[in-house]
Amino acid sequence: MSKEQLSSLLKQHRDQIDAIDEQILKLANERASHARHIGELKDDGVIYRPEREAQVLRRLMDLNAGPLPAEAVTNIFRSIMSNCRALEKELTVAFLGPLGTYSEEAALKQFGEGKHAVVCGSIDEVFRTVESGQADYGVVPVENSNEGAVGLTLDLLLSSPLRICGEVTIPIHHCLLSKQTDIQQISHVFSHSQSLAQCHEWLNKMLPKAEREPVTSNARAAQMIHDLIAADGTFAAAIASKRAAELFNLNILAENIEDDPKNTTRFLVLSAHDVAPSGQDKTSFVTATKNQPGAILGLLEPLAKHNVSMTKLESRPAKGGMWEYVFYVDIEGHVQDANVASAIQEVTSKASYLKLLGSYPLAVV
Ligand SMILES: O=C(O)C(=O)C[C@]1(C(=O)O)C=C[C@@H](O)C=C1
Repeated sequence: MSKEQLSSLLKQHRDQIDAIDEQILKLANERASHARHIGELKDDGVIYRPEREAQVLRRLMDLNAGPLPAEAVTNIFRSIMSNCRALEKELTVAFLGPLGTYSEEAALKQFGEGKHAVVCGSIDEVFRTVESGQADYGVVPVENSNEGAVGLTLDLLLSSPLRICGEVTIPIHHCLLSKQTDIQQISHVFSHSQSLAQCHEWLNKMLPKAEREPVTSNARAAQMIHDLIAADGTFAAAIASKRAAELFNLNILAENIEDDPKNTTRFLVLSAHDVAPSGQDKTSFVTATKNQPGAILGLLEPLAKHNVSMTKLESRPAKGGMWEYVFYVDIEGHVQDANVASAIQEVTSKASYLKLLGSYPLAVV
């Protein structure tokens, strides 16, 4: 093909893109006006409807004929919805900081850019900020596929009046970040101890002589090496996210350095409200029974009887009693589904304690 033919074809495609962008812009604004009208109709003041957002995303993933992959479709429409929602009301969302943590990434995935962020210093603070009404929603980590449950979050769920109104899963992809450009020069690697453990084999192979320095969070490690290098030129690197590289202006020396490529963290979204059914939901509750052999099996027997699938069972020592346990249970379905309601009613009648933590839409890609 000649140069002229190439540039004429390029122009034709770009003209098409310009025309399509005009339509997208017009339609996005039309969509936004409908959202604004819906906002005026919400007399309870609860603007964020996670069940509706999950339905919108699932429907579009079903309709998608490509070439865009499902994840691109959900990214685009999450952003559109987040901006439409912000016209109804700007939500305030609390999460564990500093900026650049995977918690921030989870908050971004669930709420998009159209929100006001409250960056908290601890998981307790996230709960307190939402409980006191200083934030509308909170995002907290609850389990990692390699490290297991986040005990502190489970303990706080037990005593908090907040409800779980959503879940977000984030694939954890670690990067090696530095002000340096030559990986061979790195003498110290800073990160959260869990992240150092998750990249243990990669570090043994690629940086066997580098000192591993645990700090309070990955984002803190990125921030530290940014400041440290500025001060004394140490050959330091941090293990953190791509977002941390952007925030702290660091070079990405290596990507996807985690030993397990399926490493995933699950986060919960907390609020003061219950969520309506979306059609594909999960219900979480915490329960306790007398400390007798087989007691937990008997307690959960109504789930099978009512055809309710259990997706998770996690035990935690109860505070105060030696060797007494509470059980965190996730089941499929919404508490408004007849079989789920009957099963929970029967479990409650057998249990010494049961607290519903919330029904919420299953995580969307
Ligand atoms: O359907 C609604 O309730 C809306 O407000 C619209 C919309 C959207 O943009 O689609 C925005 C915010 C809600 O969380 C859910 C959906």
